[in-house]
Amino acid sequence: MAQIRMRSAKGPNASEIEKKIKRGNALRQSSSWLSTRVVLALLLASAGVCGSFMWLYLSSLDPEITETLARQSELLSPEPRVFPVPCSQDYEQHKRFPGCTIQQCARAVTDAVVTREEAHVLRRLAERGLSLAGSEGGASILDLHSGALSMGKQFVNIYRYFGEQLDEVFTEEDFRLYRDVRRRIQSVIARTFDLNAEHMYLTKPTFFSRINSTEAHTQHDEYWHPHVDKVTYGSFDYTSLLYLTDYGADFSGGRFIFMDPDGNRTVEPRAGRLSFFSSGSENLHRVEKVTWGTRYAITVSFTCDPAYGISDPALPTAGP
Ligand SMILES: O=C(O)CCC(=O)C(=O)O
Ligand SMILES: [Fe+2]
Repeated sequence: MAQIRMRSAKGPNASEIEKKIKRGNALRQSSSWLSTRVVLALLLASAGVCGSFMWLYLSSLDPEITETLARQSELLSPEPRVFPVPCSQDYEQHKRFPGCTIQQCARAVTDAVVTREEAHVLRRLAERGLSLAGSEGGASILDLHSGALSMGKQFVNIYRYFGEQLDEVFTEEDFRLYRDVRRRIQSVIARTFDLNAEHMYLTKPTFFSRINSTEAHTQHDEYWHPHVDKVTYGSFDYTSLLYLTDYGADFSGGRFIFMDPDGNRTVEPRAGRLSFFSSGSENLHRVEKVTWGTRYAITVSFTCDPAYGISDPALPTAGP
């Protein structure tokens, strides 16, 4: 009887205990589920963080990633923004010209030398000149000094080829503006690099360029190759680039890229913006391919060697 009571007393207890055990198991199961989910979530989150760091690291190795020295939207005025760079060793082999040879190599950008209105007038001049012919590929040039104009796959001399027609294309006023702009560029380069402007000479080639996204047909159209101006053009000691159109508004791509050993540094063209730099191999550069629109610029350069100096371009005077 006592045994029966005991058993019957044990009966409900046991089932309660069983229930408790089951509940406990269920709780444990669900909490282990929960902790598995938490662990999984943590794993995923840490994988995400690691992935982002990896991406950042890999992208820092990407040679196309650039630092922007001057954005199109900025107005660099009144003083040029100057970036000193160590001069390359090439200079040790070059003849030195007091008052002109560079002491501290650098690159600089300013929007205070040429107004946007003047840039617009020069752009119209370039458009008219280049509309006489133009290369078939992505890049065309017009050199007002020598008269060289891209035509198809070659160059013609506009002064000889178009003769009297030129009176309808260029005016004396255009040439005056070009000369005045050249003089201002020379003076800002001299001030920035602490040179004597009178010991600097305009040198050739000095040219307008028009670049669009048309495929290149000749080597002349392949403007995007990295180069050193002193090597490409020989006489250059100081290169200046005057931009006549706006990156992002008139064209895309077409940024100017300094290719430094530790990465690329970019200048975004802006109408009226002047970029200038020492022409040695410390300033290896290229132009990014233009993806849409048309980019206009002028390359105006200076030499320290009077033997390579040229006079300003001028409209040929009509013969007697
Ligand atoms: O148009 C530019 O931005 C650069 C042109 C250039 O590199 C050159 O004329 O040597
Ligand atoms: Fe160049």
